[in-house]
Amino acid sequence: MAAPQHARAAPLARALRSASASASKAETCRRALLGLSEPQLRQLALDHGQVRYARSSPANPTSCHSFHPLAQQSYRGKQLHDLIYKSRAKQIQEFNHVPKAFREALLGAGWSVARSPVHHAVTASDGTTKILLKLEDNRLIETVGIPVDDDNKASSRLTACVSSQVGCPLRCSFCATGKGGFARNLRPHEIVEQVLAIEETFKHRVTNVVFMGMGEPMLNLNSVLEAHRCFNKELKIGQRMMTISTVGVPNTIKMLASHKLQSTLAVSLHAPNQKLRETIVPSAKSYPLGALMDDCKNYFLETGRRVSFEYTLLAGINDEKEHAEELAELLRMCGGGYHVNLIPYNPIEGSEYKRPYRKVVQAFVDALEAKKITVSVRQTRGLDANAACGQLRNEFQKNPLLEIESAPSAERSLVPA
Ligand SMILES: C[S@@+](CC[C@H](N)C(=O)[O-])C[C@H]1O[C@@H](n2cnc3c(N)ncnc32)[C@H](O)[C@@H]1O
Ligand code: SF4
Repeated sequence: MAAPQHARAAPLARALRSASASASKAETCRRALLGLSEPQLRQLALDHGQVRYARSSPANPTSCHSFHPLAQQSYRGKQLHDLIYKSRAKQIQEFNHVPKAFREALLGAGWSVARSPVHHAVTASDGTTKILLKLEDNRLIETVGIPVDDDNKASSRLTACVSSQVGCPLRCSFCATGKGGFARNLRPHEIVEQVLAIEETFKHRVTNVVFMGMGEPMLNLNSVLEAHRCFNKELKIGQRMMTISTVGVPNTIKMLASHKLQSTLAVSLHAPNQKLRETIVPSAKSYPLGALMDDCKNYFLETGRRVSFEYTLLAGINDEKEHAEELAELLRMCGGGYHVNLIPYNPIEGSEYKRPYRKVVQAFVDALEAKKITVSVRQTRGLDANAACGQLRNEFQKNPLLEIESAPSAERSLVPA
């Protein structure tokens, strides 16, 4: 039996109370539409009194005006949601499809779309653009737009490399993000708005998303999955056009596999054996290589999606022919559902690691191919624009771990639905 109207409206009322509570928590709190879920946007519409519904009854033939929650909620909330995500409206003044009075009511109450501003952007000669976004607590995150121009303009790609955390707690020895420390997880809308910022910068829709920016996506899996859903459902980016990259966090690959996404899982290996891996990836101590490879094999079996193994080549450390051969042996455990992506190291300041010579990279490729492993070498894009992940952020925010006094208390953990 269908639930009575008032029962169905109750969760929405709770959502409104919690949205209003977080909105009114502090004077410094921005009333941000970006990050409110569709039910919360519906409640917001009601809250602003635009939804009066004329109703007459036999008992009271003279028509009276009363709230009729369900008649308007889904319509108005969905409209706001579509304006923010599908139409990419940056400000309430652009909400052309809603009544002027409602726009004014929202503006009057202090609401705004509230995308994070671009703090700094650098563009490399190949068009790759790295953007620093300033979050509401003044922390900076990196996001990168990577254009690939095909001759046929209609099919040109724009890849967004998005961050999932402010910094990263896993501290891989070669990574600038790890060296900068960890501050917090990103909320779903903070991941989504990175793509919106790239689209705004390039004046072009993003076609591909890789979760390969700052942070470890598997340590913030709920937000990553919410953002993934929003990319797919609202921004219309195909699941197959998205890649989630991880260095490996116990139990999370299984969890991801259970969602049966049609996206690529990229696993950052960097070494063909446990001993060497632990020197490069300290967190590998708690996730033995055998267990990681088992989880990758199961991911392939459950989703049918090939796993991409990322291998950052560090000169004299993991780039010898013997390493390639050992890697080929290790990959056999994955049962064929894999691909290797070699990333020649992008040097960062203060690191002892070096980028291998081109001929060393080619010898590594040859050794893998001789063992029938499918391999590609990632073209280094934007080398002149602080290419390594986390480098630009570290330049602008010397101490990202500092608690910043002006941090507002807005709890925009409310997810785009
Ligand atoms: C920044 S991480 C983010 C995703 C996840 N934490 C991971 O490690 O897979 C994405 C990829 O960038 C690579 N990477 C990070 N710093 C690099 C550098 N300086 N040179 C080359 N590759 C780098 C990592 O090895 C990883 O494969
Ligand atoms: S490579 Fe990935 S997991 Fe390692 S420190 Fe960098 S962001 Fe974190």
